[in-house]
Amino acid sequence: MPKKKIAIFWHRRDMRLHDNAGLYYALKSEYPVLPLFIFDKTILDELEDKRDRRVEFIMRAVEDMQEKLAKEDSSLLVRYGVPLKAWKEIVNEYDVAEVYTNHDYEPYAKKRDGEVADFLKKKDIPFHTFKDQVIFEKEEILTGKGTPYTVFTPYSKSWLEKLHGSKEKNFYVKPYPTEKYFDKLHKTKKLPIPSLEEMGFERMPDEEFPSKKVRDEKLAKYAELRDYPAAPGTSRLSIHLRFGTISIRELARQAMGTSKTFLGELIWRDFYQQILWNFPHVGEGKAFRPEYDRIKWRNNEEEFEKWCQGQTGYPIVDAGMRQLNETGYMHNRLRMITASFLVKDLLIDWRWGEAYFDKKLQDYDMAANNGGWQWAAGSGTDAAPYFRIFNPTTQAKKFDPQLKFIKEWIPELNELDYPDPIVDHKEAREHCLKAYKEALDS
Ligand SMILES: Cc1cc2nc3c(=O)[nH]c(=O)nc-3n(C[C@H](O)[C@H](O)[C@H](O)COP(=O)(O)OP(=O)(O)OC[C@H]3O[C@@H](n4cnc5c(N)ncnc54)[C@H](O)[C@@H]3O)c2cc1C
Repeated sequence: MPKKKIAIFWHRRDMRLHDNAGLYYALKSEYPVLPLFIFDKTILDELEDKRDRRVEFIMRAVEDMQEKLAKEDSSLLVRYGVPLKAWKEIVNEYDVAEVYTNHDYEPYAKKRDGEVADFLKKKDIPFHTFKDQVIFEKEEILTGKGTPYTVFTPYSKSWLEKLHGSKEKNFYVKPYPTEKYFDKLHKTKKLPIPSLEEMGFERMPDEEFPSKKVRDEKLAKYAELRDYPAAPGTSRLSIHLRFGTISIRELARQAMGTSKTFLGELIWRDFYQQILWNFPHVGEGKAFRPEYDRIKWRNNEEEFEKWCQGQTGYPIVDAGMRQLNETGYMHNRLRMITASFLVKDLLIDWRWGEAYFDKKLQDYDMAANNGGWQWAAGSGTDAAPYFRIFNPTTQAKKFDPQLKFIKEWIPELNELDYPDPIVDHKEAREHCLKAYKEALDS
């Protein structure tokens, strides 16, 4: 019997069936649609810790989609392997008429997609790609000169003008009603999902992830509370935004009705994605501003280890690092403080910190993480001038005045076994200013 022609929708950073741009267009094509997810061996092999929260999160998202698809008499096709090789197998097994997917802006993803597109082209299979994970992407928001913005404030102004300037109200945040077309899903029995153990990972059944929803009342207080790590003032949606288990359009609509400040954070997210797309060197270990690559870092390995373990003797820094190590999450204010401390007080290359966050953060995202680290180092777009150096003691007084957060993470704060500060902030500040000045003046 000839095989039935199908379209395939390839999920990557969009682990959901609802309000999904690429899936919507696939379902509107003339073919039945089989959704696909590939556990990418190239990425998984790089993860040292085989109890990885992100892999657990992805597996749960895969299982969730599988359940939903089963209710439609369909299934997710799940593969484990190197994507190009997986695609070669898939086109042998199925009569693939078309492939649909959503954009991914990281350098590795661009290369991967280029290779898959070339391969499919040779087979005469069209590869359709769509914007889904951001509101505005690539070159959609440009300066009057037609160049990408590198400063956030004017970018965000243009972003908002475009959002509100559409002819059709809320055009850019309109949902893609995929549910209407679920009858177009390819009918098949449930296809098997490779286990995490087969991929060399452990399941983490006790791991709890933040909710997919944030209440309007919380967003209404976001501007007031978001800077205080002891207050549950932020949305905790980062892991869902990272893996696309929620829709950015839906969240932006909610933000538009509740909190301008929160919407501003979603604009930062778009901003860094377009920076990574337009200036891919930032994702390849280079400073956005090349002159910052002349800095002579001290790179003391012992001090780096103390920073990683939350043993610097600066309570606000240590509390943040311990939160990260224990939970895979760190509050934004603390990401700023710990990053600044590593780079400015310890004069350790921001790339070391970037790599450590990459290992540990459950919401790790190359664009946002790199943007955050280069901001802290002063080497990035729109970074604070290098001579503005966070004082960890003042930061703690301001943002954790009752030591609530600090005491939660450092129970031994007032005991003898809590370490003395590994550097004197005042002296470290002077060293830092000297090293930066030498590099930038040379
Ligand atoms: C050094 C450093 C590293 C960072 N690394 C990451 C990372 O790997 N992944 C990541 O998602 N965010 C990163 N951030 C940004 C920010 O700290 C997190 O997005 C935020 O703490 C996540 O918690 P939340 O969901 O409660 O955020 P909320 O305050 O509720 O914000 C809502 C959403 O907006 C986005 N967002 C908020 N702040 C930023 C920002 N500065 N840049 C880009 N997007 C933002 C996130 O998607 C976040 O989930 C980093 C910041 C710094 C200073």
